[in-house]
Amino acid sequence: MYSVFKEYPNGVKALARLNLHITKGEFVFLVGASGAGKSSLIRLVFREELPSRGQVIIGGKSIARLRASQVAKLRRNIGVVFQDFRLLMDRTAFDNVAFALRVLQYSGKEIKARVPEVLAMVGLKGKEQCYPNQLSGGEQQRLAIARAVVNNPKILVADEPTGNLDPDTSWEIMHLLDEINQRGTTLVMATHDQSIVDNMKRRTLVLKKGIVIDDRREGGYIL
Ligand SMILES: Nc1ncnc2c1ncn2[C@@H]1O[C@H](COP(=O)(O)OP(=O)(O)OP(=O)(O)O)[C@@H](O)[C@H]1O
Repeated sequence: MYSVFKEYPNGVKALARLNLHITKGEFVFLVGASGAGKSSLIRLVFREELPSRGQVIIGGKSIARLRASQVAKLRRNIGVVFQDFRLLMDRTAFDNVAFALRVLQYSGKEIKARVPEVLAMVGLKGKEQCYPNQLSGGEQQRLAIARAVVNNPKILVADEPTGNLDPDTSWEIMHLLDEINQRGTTLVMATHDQSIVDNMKRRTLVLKKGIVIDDRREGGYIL
């Protein structure tokens, strides 16, 4: 990101002259007080929002002006996970993941093969026919992660993925995200969880009022 500003229509300035470079394969934490701009930054990465000024470059290309087909291609390469899971509550675990593949026009045969594989990878083997409300919070987040990575995205962005989970479950989710990163997916995660940041020892970007005030290669949560 080069000199990125984000101002919302109501006049709130969420990001100001933000410069940031994340290398392929990195695992990066975004930390900062509430309102510092973490979610805004994440929304720029998957192009839910566009910057007011400045450039967001992904895979060497500016994502400012894209045709609908190019936006679809970008989104195929970026998985997103949220604090509140955002699952389809009236569909089974299998169908939550299958839905994502149907949107990407995978064939029925490919879906039948790929969905059980990714559900097993996140530790949900045997839960294929469960509805989200039959799963624990940690399992629901595993399902949301399965849906986000089913297409092997190059980038996974996670906005407080452990925010609704207890400490033990949060760690299970972190091990899963770490494994996904080890397989080559670049991971960007916003979090308020100090113990996770301190223990994982990954690059940590500290945001304050919309700018990066610290970039700690060795990690560590100090605001
Ligand atoms: N859609 C929006 N419209 C207007 N203002 C917004 C919008 N989204 C965020 N903001 C404002 O932008 C600023 C940055 O918010 P953002 O959600 O990016 O921060 P954050 O660091 O993710 O906070 P939190 O830790 O509470 O999630 C805040 O002042 C917020 O109120």
